[in-house]
Amino acid sequence: MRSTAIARVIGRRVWDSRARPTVEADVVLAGGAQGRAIAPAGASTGSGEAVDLRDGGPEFGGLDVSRAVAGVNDEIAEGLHGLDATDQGAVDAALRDLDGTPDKSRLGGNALIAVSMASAKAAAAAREQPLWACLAGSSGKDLRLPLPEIQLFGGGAHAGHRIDLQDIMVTAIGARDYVEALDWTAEVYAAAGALLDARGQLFGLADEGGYWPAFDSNEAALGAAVESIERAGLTPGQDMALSLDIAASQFGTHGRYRLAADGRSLDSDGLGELLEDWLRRYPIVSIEDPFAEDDPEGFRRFTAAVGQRVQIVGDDFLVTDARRIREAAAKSAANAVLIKPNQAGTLSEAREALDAARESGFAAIVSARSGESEDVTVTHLAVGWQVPQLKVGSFARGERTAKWNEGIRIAEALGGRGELHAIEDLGAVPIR
Ligand SMILES: O=C(O)[C@@H](CO)OP(=O)(O)O
Ligand SMILES: [Mg+2]
Repeated sequence: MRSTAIARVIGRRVWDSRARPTVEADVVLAGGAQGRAIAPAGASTGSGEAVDLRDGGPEFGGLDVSRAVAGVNDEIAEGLHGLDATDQGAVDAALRDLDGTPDKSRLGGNALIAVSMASAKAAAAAREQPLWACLAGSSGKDLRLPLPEIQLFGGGAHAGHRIDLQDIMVTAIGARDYVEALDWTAEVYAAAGALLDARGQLFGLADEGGYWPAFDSNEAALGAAVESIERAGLTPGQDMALSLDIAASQFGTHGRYRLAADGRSLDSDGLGELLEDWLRRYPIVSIEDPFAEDDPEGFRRFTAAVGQRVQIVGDDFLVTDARRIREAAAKSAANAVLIKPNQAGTLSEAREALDAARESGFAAIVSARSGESEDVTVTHLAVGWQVPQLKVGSFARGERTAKWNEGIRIAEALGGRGELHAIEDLGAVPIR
């Protein structure tokens, strides 16, 4: 193998799927191999996430990333020069040290994650392997593909808060393989569009490409999702189930929750009762952030009540942080975690969070962000790290389909249609 020492790091400003500036990084090794990655960005962010560096000036609503890009080209390029890209731990430790803040706000989580991922890709390129194979090491041909979670309807911060729930997703729990899971999803997505059109409720597309419906209540969205599954000729709860991201931090704090679409306010217990009622009436297998990030007690009570039969996922609550995951596990507050690399700020820390989840018996889902690009690293992480579930927003925009389609190519390289993980590998929860 030619030299894997980092020779150059190049940062540039590119654009994300919300027409906002973001950071792209190239890492070039002395032997000639190169890797490139683009930082994603959230809209409903947890307060414990790595912080993106944004310029705050008059351009692009204060969201310009010129300073973050300059940091990549100067400090980071200089600091990483000569480090071995195949030692991801050392590269990420150097990035953390260069930044020097606990929340990565000085050089920016956006700069760090772009460089961290680009370095991993350069190391894979030097080995003449795709990233998923490089990350998986010797696991070779037995690798499985993740079960897709796909957004049908968008709400909350991604759709002008038309409804309070952020992601109403479907997941093909009965599919035989990854390719079939996508086939079914396409049918359900099309059926949902036809249904909303027929009802005159079609309003546009939300940030992640799910329909932005003119529903007059949160439950109307759940009902329409079930109907879409049926219209596609599939059996709700058997072939295709619902998965929700409540993103409750967006409409609640200090144990008070305001469901604007339903015109009601609830305390933490009341919200728990509402969700339990939905669990009885709709085929829901997974609920993300059912309570706000400042309501661990809500998570704990809900997990005690229904954690045996539904996946309870911490996103804003756990922010891809190993320490928070261990704390939540010790209190039995949630039983699953979303793994978003840019919440952690480096790939190594995202991996540590995944390891903490596995040690705690938590299930895990690799996830993209609402602001995305053509970068398909998350698909490689889900396969390379053998995480059984992947959440990438909808099925209807290029930055999303790029990631789903990459899974088809990986399945093909593995010699088939993408075998899904077994039920027991999904972790705490019997979701298939
Ligand atoms: O909350 C989430 O899980 C993500 C993806 O839907 O949204 P955002 O990237 O805005 O945090
Ligand atoms: Mg979320």
